[in-house]
Amino acid sequence: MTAIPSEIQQVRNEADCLFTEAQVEQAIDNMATDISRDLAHRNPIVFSVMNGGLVLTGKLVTKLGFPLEISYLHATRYRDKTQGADLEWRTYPQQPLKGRTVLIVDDIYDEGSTLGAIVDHCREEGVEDMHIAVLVDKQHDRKARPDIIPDYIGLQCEDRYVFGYGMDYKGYWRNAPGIFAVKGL
Ligand SMILES: O=P(O)(O)OC[C@H]1O[C@H](OP(=O)(O)OP(=O)(O)O)[C@H](O)[C@@H]1O
Ligand SMILES: Nc1nc2[nH]cnc2c(=O)[nH]1
Repeated sequence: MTAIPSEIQQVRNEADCLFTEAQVEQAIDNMATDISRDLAHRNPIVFSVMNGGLVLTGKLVTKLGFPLEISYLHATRYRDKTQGADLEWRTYPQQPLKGRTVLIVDDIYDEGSTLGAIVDHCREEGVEDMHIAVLVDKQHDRKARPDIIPDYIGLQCEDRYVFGYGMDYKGYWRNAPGIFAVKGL
């Protein structure tokens, strides 16, 4: 067994809860209602942005009662750190995207470089109709791509480093049932 670093439990214990599980679940319900209204007849591919998009994607798709395909892509720029760096593509979408409707699902829209690169790639691949869903939109004036505005936003959060519902702290606590801000960050 590999020991859990003591910092990991301490961060969870000391974190501020920004949104409870009930509040997040309500936000996801609202997103599903809006997505269903817009995409029910569009035969979309739903792309989970790994790893952070995993929880929201799983929670959302069972609330979408219409035909869709589920897939994933993997782009990362924080890599277990709390500051972003260069974007690394680990897995591009594997299927033809020309003429398709696509729903990109991610946990957080922070500076926006990650979603910017994904949107650019999807456009290059010929996506006809692109939609973006994020659980959290972090409020600050450092957006790298102000041209990108997610179509579906669950919650607005303050400018702090957050974890839970897919979002990690150094690789941990993506499973935390709520949205929490790290003490001091
Ligand atoms: O808006 P940005 O400033 O670009 O940051 C948002 C991205 O950062 C996180 O991914 P991360 O690189 O931490 O990888 P992960 O999904 O594995 O957590 C998150 O899941 C978003 O994809
Ligand atoms: N876990 C986590 N990932 C991020 N990626 C960009 N911002 C954040 C954040 O606040 N928390």
